[in-house]
Amino acid sequence: MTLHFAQYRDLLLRYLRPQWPKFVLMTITLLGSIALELYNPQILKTFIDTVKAQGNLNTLVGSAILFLIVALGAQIVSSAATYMSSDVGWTATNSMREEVALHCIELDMAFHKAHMPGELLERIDGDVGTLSSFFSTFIIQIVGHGLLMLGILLIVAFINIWIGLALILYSVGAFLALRRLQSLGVPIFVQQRQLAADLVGFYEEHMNGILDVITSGGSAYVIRRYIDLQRRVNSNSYRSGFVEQGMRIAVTMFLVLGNIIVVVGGTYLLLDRQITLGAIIMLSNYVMIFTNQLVNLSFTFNTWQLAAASMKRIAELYYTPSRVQDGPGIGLSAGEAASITFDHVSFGYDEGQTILHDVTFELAAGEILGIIGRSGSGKTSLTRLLFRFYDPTSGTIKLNGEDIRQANIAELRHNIGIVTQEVQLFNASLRDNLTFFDDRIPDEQLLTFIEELGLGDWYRDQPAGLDTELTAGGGGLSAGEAQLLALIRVFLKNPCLVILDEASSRLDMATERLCMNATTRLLAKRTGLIIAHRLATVEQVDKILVLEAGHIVEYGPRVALAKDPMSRYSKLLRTMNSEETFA
Ligand SMILES: Nc1ncnc2c1ncn2[C@@H]1O[C@H](COP(=O)(O)OP(=O)(O)OP(=O)(O)O)[C@@H](O)[C@H]1O
Repeated sequence: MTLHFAQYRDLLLRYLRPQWPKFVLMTITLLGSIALELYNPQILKTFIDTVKAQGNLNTLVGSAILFLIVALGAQIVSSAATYMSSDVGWTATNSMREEVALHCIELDMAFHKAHMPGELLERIDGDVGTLSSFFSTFIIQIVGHGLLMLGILLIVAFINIWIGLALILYSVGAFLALRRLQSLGVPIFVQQRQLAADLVGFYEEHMNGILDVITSGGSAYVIRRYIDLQRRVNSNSYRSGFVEQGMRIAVTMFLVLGNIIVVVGGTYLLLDRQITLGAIIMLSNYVMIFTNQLVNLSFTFNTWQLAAASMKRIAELYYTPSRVQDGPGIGLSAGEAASITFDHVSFGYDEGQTILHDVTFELAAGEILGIIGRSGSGKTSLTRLLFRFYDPTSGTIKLNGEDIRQANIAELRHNIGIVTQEVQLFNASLRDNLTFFDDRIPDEQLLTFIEELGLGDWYRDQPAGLDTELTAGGGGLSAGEAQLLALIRVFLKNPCLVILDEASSRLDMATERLCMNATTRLLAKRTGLIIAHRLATVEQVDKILVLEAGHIVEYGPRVALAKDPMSRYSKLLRTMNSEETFA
């Protein structure tokens, strides 16, 4: 993605602008510390010239004390400026982190399919972290040290224009050389961050599927890929190391050159009686501070490079538009059943691919549709479109007669409840697992829903009630119990539409009965879509839809289809046991 300078600027200003009062305070402190640093060598000059002229002892002691006070003051004020700069940097980047993370979550599923969570984590946490350490030093390094160097140049030029001019030439040369080295480094550092993100993505992907990798005998292949990736990371680190080293050598050379300018120029002027010995010491002091600033800049070179690379990648992420755009809203009311219309809907995950072909059906508010089809026929894809994880390639989906492209995505998703085969559990209490950590939901409400769903007895078996600790991945809970939990979650949401992706494996009898009861209550007065893996699941539904390779091959009222001996549904009823799972 090609971004313009204005986009980077706008992105930075968006987060830095609210910090302006702190920024003003920091600028004042920074200017104060620069003034003190510039003033100190002047005191040194007075001191040395007074010694040389065998001047007054009181003047000497006064100068020495003033020197100490100014040096100490400069350190204190400079520390305060550094603290404020860090504060500005961290506050700004924390808001950035929050917004970029939210933006990522709201991006469409096609984006998430192309980017592993580990990679996004590296961008949101790693890149924003790099940027915040950059901000913390940026103002101090660039503005502070830059102004200090400028002040020194002006003072030196005022003392002697030729030494001043030589110092200007020297700093221009140094600046150009630094720029050149920087431009050599940027692509290497961009690649370094990308490789780091790839590595995190790789870990994440393979750790998630570790059991499959081991059982399928893929360990050697994974290790080979890992070594290859690590080899690329290492070779890139060598290259960035070379650039950094080159930078340090260049800076040391500039340091020597700066001193040569002062020593040669100063000695000539001293012999010509144009300046005093104190002035030479002062000049040498200024050049030392000047070159120290250059060294400081070189030490933060790496941070600069990484920050430039991070900024580029954050901006790319930030400006990535979601393919699914928010609409003004379609006025869905919580808990009020909504009608569903699929009007000639076609869809594919990738360009040129069609998973759903011209799907058309209607479901009145409060009706329940059972979707039957072999694995891979497109049942899940169909429900994903309702959530607007993707938009159809062609055709329209309507809720209550309104195109869901006009829906506000948060409103839409809040009004659709789903229970999938895989229930996501967190390392947290039963309460937090039910409320998704929303502590505004009172316990009484949870308990009422649990009773209403007929799960009171199950709940009373939980050792610490709502405080019972669950573990991520469902450790300690049976598949059926996890399903129950998901049903309570949906009940809490009070949606207009409920999607149930039935578990393909059988639950134990008792839990299954609990699930069935809870499901019946959940679907009462709501519109429902049930993805069925067994005929038993659709025995009570109003309509049946049979999908085959993304095509609707049958659709109609269940009772009518069951009566029609030619229908696929009735053939299935004749040929399959109601508990048998579809292939
Ligand atoms: N995220 C995805 N990206 C690309 N292709 C996908 C994606 N998800 C599913 N598919 C493909 O779309 C087709 C339909 O898959 P879908 O999951 O909708 O079928 P399904 O009927 O729900 O299957 P199952 O009963 O096994 O869950 C399959 O060919 C599948 O490989």
